[in-house]
Amino acid sequence: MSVKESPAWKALEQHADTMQSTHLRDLFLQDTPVDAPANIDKTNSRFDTFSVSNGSLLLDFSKQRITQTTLSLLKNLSRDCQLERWKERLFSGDTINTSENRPALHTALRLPYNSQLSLDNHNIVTDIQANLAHMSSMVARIHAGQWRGYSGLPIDTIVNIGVGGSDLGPLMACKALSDSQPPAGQQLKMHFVSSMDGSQIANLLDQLSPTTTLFIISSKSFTTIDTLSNANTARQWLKSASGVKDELLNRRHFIGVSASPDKMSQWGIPEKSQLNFWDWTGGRYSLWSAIGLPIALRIGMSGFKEMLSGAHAMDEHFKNAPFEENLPVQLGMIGIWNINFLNIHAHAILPYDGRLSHLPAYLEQLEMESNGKSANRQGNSIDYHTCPILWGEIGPNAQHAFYQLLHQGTESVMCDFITPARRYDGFENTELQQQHQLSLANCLAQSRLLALGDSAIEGNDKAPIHKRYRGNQPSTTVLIDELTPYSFGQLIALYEHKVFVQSVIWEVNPFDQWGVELGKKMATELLKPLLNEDAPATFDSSTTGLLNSILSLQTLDKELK
Ligand SMILES: O=P(O)(O)OC[C@H]1O[C@](O)(CO)[C@@H](O)[C@@H]1O
Repeated sequence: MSVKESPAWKALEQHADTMQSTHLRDLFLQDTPVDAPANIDKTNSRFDTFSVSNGSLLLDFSKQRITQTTLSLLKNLSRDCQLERWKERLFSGDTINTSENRPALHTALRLPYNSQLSLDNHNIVTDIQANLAHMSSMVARIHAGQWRGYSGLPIDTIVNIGVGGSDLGPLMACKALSDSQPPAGQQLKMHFVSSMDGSQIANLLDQLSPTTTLFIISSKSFTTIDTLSNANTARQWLKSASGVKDELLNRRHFIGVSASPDKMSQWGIPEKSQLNFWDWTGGRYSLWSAIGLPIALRIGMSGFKEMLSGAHAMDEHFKNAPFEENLPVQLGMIGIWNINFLNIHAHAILPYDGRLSHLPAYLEQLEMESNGKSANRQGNSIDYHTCPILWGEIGPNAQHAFYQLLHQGTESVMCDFITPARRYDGFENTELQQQHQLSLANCLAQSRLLALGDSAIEGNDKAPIHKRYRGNQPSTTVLIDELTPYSFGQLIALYEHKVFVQSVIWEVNPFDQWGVELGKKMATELLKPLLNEDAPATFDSSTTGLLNSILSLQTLDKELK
C-alpha cells in the first residue's frame, strides 16, 4: 500500500485544504501579545509552542505554516510509516541499503570508543578505533614536522583530491571550523581540488612547492575518474619537478583514503600511507571516517573527536527523544508537510555566517543524492513528490542576488536560516563584533519579512504593487549557540537524520545513488571519438553535431599552430 493511502496522509491532505489559504500573518495574530498583562500565560506564543532545542541547537519552526493539528497529524504519519522501527534498523546495522545489500552505519563512526556494535558477529567499534588511531598518528607526524618530502623538508601544505562526498564534507568542515586552529607551529596550508577539467589543480600547482606538498587522494571507490586524473596530474608535476622515482614520491607525497585498499595499492600508495574505511559508509556520509583527515589536520585530532561527539549526541537525541522534542524528526516531518501537502518544491539554505559558505553545496549532495528518487523500496514508481530542489548561498550575499525572487517572485520557497548566536569571543565592542550583530539583524529581518510580508511594516499594504511583499514563505531558523567542532557535529548529524526521516516517509532508499552511474558510462563512450579512438558510429544528432564542432575547432587549433 502506498503511503498516500494511509489514513494519516489523507487526514493531512484534508488539513492542507484549510492551511493552503492560511497566511503566516494570521497564525502570528493568534499569538498572545508579548505585552500581555503579567497574569496571562504567555507560553502559548508561536515561538514557545513551535521551537525545540537540544544541546547547542535551537530550531524555531514558528515561521512554518503549521498548527498543533499539523504536528499531531504528522506524528500519526510518522507512526503509520513505522519511523521508530526504521530508526532501530538504521542504528543496529540492519541491511537497509537493500540495492547495495549493506547497512548504512555512519552513526557507528561516532560511537564512544568503548561501545559495542556487532556486524557479522564482529565488534566494528574496534576497527573504527584502530582506524582513528592510525589517522591520529599520521596527523601527529605531520603536525610535528616529521612527515618529510623527497628532499627531506617537512610537509607544510596539504592538497585534498576528491569529489562529491570525498571533497564536500572536509571542505565544508575546514572552512566552518577555521577558528579552531591547532596550536601555532602545527598549522598547515590546506587546499581542495575536485574539478575534473584540471582547472583547479593547474592553477594551484603553479603556487605550490613540490618539496613540501602532500596530496591526500580521497575516494571511497578509488575508481572515480575525476579524482584519479587529478591525482595523476599531481604525480606528474612532482615527477617533473623532482626527477625522483615514483616509489619515493608515492611514499613521501601521497596518502590514500579509500574503502578499496587494493586499488590504492595498485595506484602505488604504500600500505603504511593508506587509511581505510568501510563500504557501509556512504560517500556523502563519510566526513566522520578517514575521509575527515583534512579536518583533523586543520583543527587537530582533539577537535575532530569533539566533532564526532557532537554528532553522537545528536544520534542519541534522534534515537531517544519523543516526536515533540526531536529536532531531526520535526525538521524532516515539517519538510514533508511543505513538500507533499503545501506543494513547495524549492528549498533555500541560507547560512548567516561566512564560515558556513560550503554548507549549501554539502546539503545539496546530502539531500538530493539521498532522496532525489522516484522508485520506492518495493521497486515501484511513486506518485508523490520527494526531494525538492535545494540551493543556497551565504544569506547576506544571497540578499543581493536571489532574495528578490523569495520576496516577490511567483514560487513558494521554504528556507533554512542558519546562524550562530555568539561569535568573535574576545572581540567585544569591536567593529568585527558589530558585523556579527549586523548579520544577525539581517537574518531576523529577512525571515520576518518572508513570513509576514507587508504586515511586518506599517503602511506597506498601501504601497504600489511593485513595492508590496506577499509574505507567507515558510522558514526554519536554526540557531547555534556558537560554532564549535561539537555544535558543528550536531548540526550535520541533524541534517543527516532529517534526510533519513524523509526517506522513511517517502519509502525510498537514501543510501544508494544509481542515478549517477549511467552518465559515467556514457562519458566513457564519448571519450573515444575525442581521443581519436574507434567509436560507435551513431549518437543522437545533437551529440554528433556538437562532437563534430568540437573536433573541427580542435583541428583548426592544431593547424594554426
Ligand atoms: O569517493 P568516490 O568513490 O570517489 O566517489 C565520489 C562521489 O561520487 C559519487 O559516487 C557520485 O558519482 C558520490 O556518491 C560520491 O560521493
